[in-house]
Amino acid sequence: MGGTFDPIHHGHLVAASEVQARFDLDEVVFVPTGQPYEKGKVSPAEDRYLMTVIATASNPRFHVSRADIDRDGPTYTIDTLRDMRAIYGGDSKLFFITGADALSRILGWKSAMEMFSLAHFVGVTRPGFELTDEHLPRDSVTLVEVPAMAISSTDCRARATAGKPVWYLVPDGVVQYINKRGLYRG
Ligand SMILES: Nc1ncnc2c1ncn2[C@@H]1O[C@H](COP(=O)(O)OP(=O)(O)OP(=O)(O)O)[C@@H](O)[C@H]1O
Ligand SMILES: O=C(O)c1ccc[n+]([C@@H]2O[C@H](COP(=O)([O-])O)[C@@H](O)[C@H]2O)c1
Repeated sequence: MGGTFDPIHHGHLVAASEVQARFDLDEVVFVPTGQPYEKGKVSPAEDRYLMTVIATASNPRFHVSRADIDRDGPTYTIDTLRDMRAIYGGDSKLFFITGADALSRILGWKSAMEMFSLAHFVGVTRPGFELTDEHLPRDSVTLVEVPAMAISSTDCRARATAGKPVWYLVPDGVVQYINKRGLYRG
């Protein structure tokens, strides 16, 4: 599952858990973006990486990859998938989890058609967005309904900046990390 995770929240974690169970996946690898070229200014990659590690540490099937943050230049999923293929080998089956919002824009991503040959995409429901695969190649995507979590990183950041609580929107350790590092204080 790729994401900017600025910060990682329970919407990400619930989606990953549901997809892991649905496909009986050996692992879910969270891949924080290095330079998400479509987003504006984001928190330092090491902070986003560490929050992702903290949030996933208790789940033995969850892992975090530095592949995107250690690669120079803008982050493209085609590179993420090539790296994952190199690490996990040609026999492994790769899935790439995306929320409904990301899936709707996916044909605009770099080398989109090649991405579909490297992984099977899993589109998950997200409150406020329509989930559809009508625009995508047949059999390239499976749509999965996940428990509705009306949480976004944007809202978590805005709440933190305004001094409102983010408890229970993000894991406890992530709240503590945000406070310790003074993230999103504006
Ligand atoms: N609440 C959610 N439910 C399901 N999927 C989600 C949810 N939030 C994010 N995702 C998906 O997780 C992936 C990573 O998302 P990202 O890190 O950009 O979080 P975000 O909440 O969308 O961030 P931002 O508000 O900063 O844009 C994307 O595929 C996104 O669609
Ligand atoms: O490959 C691309 O062109 C591309 C464009 C936008 C987003 N992505 C990927 O989509 C995932 C979610 O991105 P984001 O920006 O919504 O956190 C993350 O893994 C990004 O690298 C990929």
